[in-house]
Amino acid sequence: MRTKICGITSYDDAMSAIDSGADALGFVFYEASARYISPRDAAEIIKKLPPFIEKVALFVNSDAQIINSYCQEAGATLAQIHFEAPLRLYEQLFVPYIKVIRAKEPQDILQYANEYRLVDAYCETYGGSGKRLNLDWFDGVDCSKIILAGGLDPKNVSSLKKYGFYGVDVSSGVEISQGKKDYKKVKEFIRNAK
Ligand SMILES: O=C(O)c1ccccc1N[C@@H]1O[C@H](COP(=O)(O)O)[C@@H](O)[C@H]1O
Repeated sequence: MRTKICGITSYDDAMSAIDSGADALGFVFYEASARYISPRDAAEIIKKLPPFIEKVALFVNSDAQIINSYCQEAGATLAQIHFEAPLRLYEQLFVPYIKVIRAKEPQDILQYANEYRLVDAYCETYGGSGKRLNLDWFDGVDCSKIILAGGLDPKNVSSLKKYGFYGVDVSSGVEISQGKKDYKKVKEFIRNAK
């Protein structure tokens, strides 16, 4: 499974994730989050990173103009869209993007079934909540285009292998404190996911 480490706020956290084998890093452009980073600060980190790493910009309730301009300023390679955006918003994006399904019920995970999509557990507030999805919902589902998120950690990620997810995304499960990564946990998470 590919791995994304989300909520990167420093170059050291970014490099430790990459050195541990992360495929993607997430930068949270949502001001209400404790993991918020400005596009300018993200750009300072991103410009020093090695090639072949996906740089993901995370948005909540932003319009297309903001998404386009923040991604350009930061040098992000993919936008992760965390709200129920109207379809016309996606048509206005100049950057590659991934939709996020905040699943409340089993049938929710089948939305956009032909697209690569990130599936997270529904939560009243947005983001990095550590809330888990019921894995029974994925029995018999083609998970090859799903990136699973929500309450993952170095211990429980090993149990996901049988589902064949395209990837996994983690934030709070590999932190020392909000916005600061625990390098040992990041390494263990990636090792157990691969
Ligand atoms: O990380 C955040 O602060 C955040 C804020 C707003 C929307 C999403 C956010 N994070 C994403 O939430 C999921 C699950 O995170 P966790 O592992 O349960 O803490 C993941 O996709 C993060 O990228």
